[in-house]
Amino acid sequence: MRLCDLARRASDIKITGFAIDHRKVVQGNIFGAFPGAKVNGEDFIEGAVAAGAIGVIARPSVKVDGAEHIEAEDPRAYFAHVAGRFYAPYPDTIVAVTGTNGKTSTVEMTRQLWRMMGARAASIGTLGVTTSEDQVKTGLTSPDIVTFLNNMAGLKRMGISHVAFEASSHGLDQHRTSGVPVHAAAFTNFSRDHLDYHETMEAYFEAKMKLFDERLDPKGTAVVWTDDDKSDEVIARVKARGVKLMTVGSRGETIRLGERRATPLGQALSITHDGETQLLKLPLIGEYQAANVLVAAGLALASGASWGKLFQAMGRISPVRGRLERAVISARGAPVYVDYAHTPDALEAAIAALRPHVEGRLITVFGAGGDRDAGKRGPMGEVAAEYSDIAIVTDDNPRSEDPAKIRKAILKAAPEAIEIGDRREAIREAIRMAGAGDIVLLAGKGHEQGQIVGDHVLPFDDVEVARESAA
Ligand SMILES: CC(=O)N[C@H]1[C@@H](OP(=O)(O)OP(=O)(O)OC[C@H]2O[C@@H](n3ccc(=O)[nH]c3=O)[C@H](O)[C@@H]2O)O[C@H](CO)[C@@H](O)[C@@H]1O[C@H](C)C(=O)N[C@@H](C)C(=O)N[C@H](CCC(=O)O)C(=O)O
Ligand SMILES: Nc1ncnc2c1ncn2[C@@H]1O[C@H](COP(=O)(O)OP(=O)(O)OP(=O)(O)O)[C@@H](O)[C@H]1O
Ligand SMILES: N[C@H](CCC[C@H](N)C(=O)O)C(=O)O
Ligand SMILES: [Mg+2]
Repeated sequence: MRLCDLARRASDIKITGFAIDHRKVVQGNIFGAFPGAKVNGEDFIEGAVAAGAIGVIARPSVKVDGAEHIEAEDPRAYFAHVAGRFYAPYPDTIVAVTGTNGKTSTVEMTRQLWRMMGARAASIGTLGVTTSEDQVKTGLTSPDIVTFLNNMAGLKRMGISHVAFEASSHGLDQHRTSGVPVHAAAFTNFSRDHLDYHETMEAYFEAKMKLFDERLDPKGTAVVWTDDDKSDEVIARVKARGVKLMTVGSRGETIRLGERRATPLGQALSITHDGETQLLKLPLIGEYQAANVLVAAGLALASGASWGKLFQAMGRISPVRGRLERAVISARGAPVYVDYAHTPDALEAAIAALRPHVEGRLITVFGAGGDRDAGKRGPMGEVAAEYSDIAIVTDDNPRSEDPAKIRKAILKAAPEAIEIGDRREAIREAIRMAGAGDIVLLAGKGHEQGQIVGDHVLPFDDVEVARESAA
């Protein structure tokens, strides 16, 4: 790609790459200057040009000296569009998942289903970039646009044909996952989270809907879970745009979920596809995991899978790291589960998943993240107090905030809960309290490997701590 291809200028200087951080610019790059949440990228244009940027994608009002000013009203969108062309080609089949909860699980399950059906598949999301051979962590659910496009192009070069990626609301809003064709897009559910960023539930929902309204290929397919309060609204929008629709759930027309029965090691689902009803035995517990498997199956169908093979594959799905993962059974016989529930709705879903398996008491250990939506703290406390027998409030990534203040906000809504700030101590105490017939749920950190305190990440793994405490 030459500068003239991009900016309708005479210059045929070759573009060497794209950067959105001036510290990463090398000679011949195009720099994207975006006003951000912390700083204004437009302030770094001079630095980017000094480092060798030959073009700058920026708002028309901005001053650019020493490089082509490629004007754009929405510089993030335009940057993604042209960088998307530069880094192509990409894997042949790309699908995306959005929703408040269940994105990571669904992309990972989609990857597994494709792999079991013989495709070379990958997933991109909170767990990083996952293939059959490897997992590379990226730090964020949706890293920046340049990393995203590089990852997609790299997967293509590795021979990967199918990729499922997680479309977070931040990522959609900031075009961090734009620039690649999206052949199918799924909606899992919608509930409170991230209002620190989006401010209102309406704005949060609109950010998610960008996936269906703008990002999904006009010839693509939307896969919508039917059992959420927002499902009908999503379906109406998809129909209004005129893209192909597949619905999945108890009201699903593509995959209908009938009766669901918990079994000792998982669950049995009655599911109907194309007029035929079959019993699917899933090796995973919890209603929410069934929902995610079925949405993943919808994505697999939307990308051309045959039902027979897909049905076989669903029965062999493996657990997703940190999602209702059984870490250990304590010396006194209580199973300890680790789950990534960090919203009120997720906490309710995780507790509901375990409830049928509890004979005695359900002991929930949880906290809420610092520098994240403070309004979810009370509702998380309420849910934990109402549905658990014992709730222990502890720390979960306080970041720059005072952890005692976060706990206080939760405890205000859960006055009966026990407060133990130190997460290791809290886990030990929960396991010490639990006897045979009880279940311990450690919620909020899932797969995470650290506790973020201030600017430091202290090594911490709920599964590991559970194992050392259970001995
Ligand atoms: C609030 C938010 O979403 N911030 C993200 C966003 O940053 P931003 O664009 O606002 O960046 P900024 O720091 O204000 O800087 C503005 C611009 O100046 C540039 N810059 C900055 C400094 C400099 O010296 N030179 C320079 O050029 C930056 O590269 C940027 O383009 O875009 C960056 C990548 O493009 C992200 O790293 C960053 O994530 C921060 C670290 C973060 O904590 N994000 C969380 C809230 C997040 O995004 N989470 C979601 C959702 C999780 C989920 O529900 O699954 C996720 O997708 O991970
Ligand atoms: N379909 C679902 N319905 C309700 N809750 C769910 C669902 N799927 C997952 N959860 C809950 O949300 C937690 C996180 O799941 P997962 O990591 O798949 O979601 P996510 O949308 O990727 O989350 P994040 O916003 O952190 O990226 C799970 O551990 C579980 O407690
Ligand atoms: N993607 C979510 C993860 C939250 C995980 C929880 N452990 C926390 O730190 O709040 C976020 O960035 O809000
Ligand atoms: Mg995720």
